[in-house]
Amino acid sequence: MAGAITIKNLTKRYGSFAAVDDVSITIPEGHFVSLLGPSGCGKTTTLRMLAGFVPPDEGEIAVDGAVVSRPGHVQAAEDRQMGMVFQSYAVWPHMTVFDNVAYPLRFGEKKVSDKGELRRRVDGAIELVGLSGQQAKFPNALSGGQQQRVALARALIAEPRILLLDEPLSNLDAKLRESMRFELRSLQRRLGITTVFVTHSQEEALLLSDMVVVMRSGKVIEQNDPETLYRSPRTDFVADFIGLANFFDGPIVSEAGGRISMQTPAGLLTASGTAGASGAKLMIRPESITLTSAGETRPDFENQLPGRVDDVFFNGNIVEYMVSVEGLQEKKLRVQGFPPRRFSAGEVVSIGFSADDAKILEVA
Ligand SMILES: Nc1ncnc2c1ncn2[C@@H]1O[C@H](COP(=O)(O)OP(=O)(O)OP(=O)(O)O)[C@@H](O)[C@H]1O
Repeated sequence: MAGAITIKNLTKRYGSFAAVDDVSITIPEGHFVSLLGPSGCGKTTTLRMLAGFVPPDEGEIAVDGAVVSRPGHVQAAEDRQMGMVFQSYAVWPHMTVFDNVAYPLRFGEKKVSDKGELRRRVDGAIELVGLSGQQAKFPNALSGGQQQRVALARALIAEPRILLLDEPLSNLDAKLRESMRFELRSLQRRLGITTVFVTHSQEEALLLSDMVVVMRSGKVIEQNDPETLYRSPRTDFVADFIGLANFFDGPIVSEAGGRISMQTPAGLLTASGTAGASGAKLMIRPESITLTSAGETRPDFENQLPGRVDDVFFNGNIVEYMVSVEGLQEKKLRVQGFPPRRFSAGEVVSIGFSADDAKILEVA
């Protein structure tokens, strides 16, 4: 077993402010885990504690069962066998690609003195990240994406058991960022290296991860696999942060057999789930709503509301609608439709969705 991480009740305070507040995460060996959340939620501080740069005030971090961080005991970063890549391309401008990648083997804990072996391993790492033939170039002759690959090769060269990535794609342009994502994930899968990835891009977190940890104000709000987080979030915060969501408020009037009815300003709606103690919202995703012409009945939908299309936005494979609903004053529903069926602005419609797709969520 190599690279399994257990984070238990981890807390880091700056003065009286808890940047990381009682965080517990279990990461199995070989998994790709994203720490996701708005700016300032404590993602980077958690990663820095994992790396050994920041000592915790409470709790502990263990790797493969051995504690590497706890108050009063922090194993040095260089002894942790972790590779790191950061947002800024931390490659040395005065060194060639080869020398950048070779650095950890020349000066690190895992020094390699045999010249032939050094060359073989450096060339191997450079090939791994798709930079074969670029060994003699200096970083300023490379694109941003290529520089990030150099940083990645350097992080991997010492064969770490864990890879820590702090927004490594965020300085790349959109197109490159999109292709690098898939490369990063396929490389991680091939190597089977446990990876912790900090991002505020929900799209990246969903695409890449075995598990996503959603944080806010230093706390973990939810952690789960991407599909469960998207389809069945527990909280309104996660539903809103991951993907698009429409919410309804109101008192719950009945609960039986996994079905909950909520009296909303738009009428009585039925959803699935269980009502928590801390207040509830009804959530429906834009793609789970079907618009039909007014008067067209759809008995398969438990929920049907009259509405009017206010705005239509064509977005290639989907059409986005802003729909006002009788009884909901300010708020508009976001609905995603699929061509060729099109509604136009001003059209009176019926808004339908099933109770299975509508979820009752805790207010976090
Ligand atoms: N050395 C420090 N001294 C004081 N406060 C700090 C320090 N490091 C981080 N913080 C505070 O802790 C909180 C969490 O910071 P952190 O960098 O972990 O957030 P983040 O989720 O990574 O945010 P971002 O996405 O903006 O990088 C922030 O409010 C930050 O200002």
